[in-house]
Amino acid sequence: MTQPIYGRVALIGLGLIASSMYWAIKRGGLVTEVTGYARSPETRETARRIGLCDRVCESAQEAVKDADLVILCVPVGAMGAVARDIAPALKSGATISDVGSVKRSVIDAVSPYLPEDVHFIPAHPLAGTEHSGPESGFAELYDNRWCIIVPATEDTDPDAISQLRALWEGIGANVAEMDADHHDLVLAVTSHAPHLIAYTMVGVADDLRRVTDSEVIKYSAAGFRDFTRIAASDPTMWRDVFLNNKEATLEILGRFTEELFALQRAIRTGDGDHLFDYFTRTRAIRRGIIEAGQDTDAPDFGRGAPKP
Ligand SMILES: NC(=O)c1ccc[n+]([C@@H]2O[C@H](COP(=O)([O-])OP(=O)(O)OC[C@H]3O[C@@H](n4cnc5c(N)ncnc54)[C@H](O)[C@@H]3O)[C@@H](O)[C@H]2O)c1
Ligand SMILES: O=C(O)C(=O)C[C@]1(C(=O)O)C=C[C@@H](O)C=C1
Repeated sequence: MTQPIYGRVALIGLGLIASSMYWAIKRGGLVTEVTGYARSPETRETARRIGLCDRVCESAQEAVKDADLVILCVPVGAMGAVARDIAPALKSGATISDVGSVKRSVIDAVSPYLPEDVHFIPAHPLAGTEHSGPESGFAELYDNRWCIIVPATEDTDPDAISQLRALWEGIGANVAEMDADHHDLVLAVTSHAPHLIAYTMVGVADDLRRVTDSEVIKYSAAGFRDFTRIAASDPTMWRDVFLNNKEATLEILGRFTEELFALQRAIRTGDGDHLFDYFTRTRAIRRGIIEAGQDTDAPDFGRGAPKP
């Protein structure tokens, strides 16, 4: 058996992301012992029942005691309060990380509470589903997905970064490093604004439900169904994402609105060339993603019928 990457790892918050990490850590035999803590007694009870974590603790401080790595897996808006709670119990030399969808505000909220003798190395796995809670996780969630590591300071210990990188690679992810502000802008484009658009589209359909006698639901086409999946994501998590990535999200939504007005105008004035050129450009982006092998879920369209 290969050497474990960490001795003890503590997961604080036992939802989709933490539980998927735990199952992947067990699959790879990456850690000697994983402790866990969740705020609600029901979640701790469920975790014990399904064997999530080697030991489920009654307090966050008990879970992080002697841990070599602590990962905060709570909504972005709760990170600071959790850091304040666990700070006095952290082991000297430990690494503190998180999985939050926003990075700058987490760094600002957590850093002030951490003692000087720990390494703070935030991270963000770019994988998820619309489900949440301790029973929603599965070991394969991170396979072949990106995990972005965002060291809190430029002088973060390179050995501590390599160790965290090795854990995420063992979990199945491809790892990249990024600066926090750049991360937040990129994610505003690729994840945060698209979620807000999906929430809005499903809200509009719901407003129209009475007018269309529920037909939007009955005849929902694939595009709208994808929107409803995304719009079913956890309200607490997404409220916190938008409140904590305000500037970047507003910047992207501003650009989105400008483009939407241009397309609206093209429809009104019958400017088919504008629409055609625009859709040609966006189609090329989708094809580029598939050619780069970055959409593992994409069906093998356009390559002829399956061979008998
Ligand atoms: N779901 C996704 O698609 C996804 C993907 C990548 C990263 N993330 C990030 O991962 C983190 C966890 O998301 P998740 O999907 O696992 O959520 P989840 O709702 O499944 O689990 C969150 C856990 O945090 C606990 N919690 C909530 N508020 C708390 C508080 N104030 N103090 C202590 N514990 C609290 C909950 O009880 C639960 O155990 C979030 O920061 C989210 O932004 C989510
Ligand atoms: O597949 C989904 O359900 C997701 O929305 C996952 C998703 C995303 O791709 O936008 C959502 C939030 C994250 O922080 C990372 C991943």
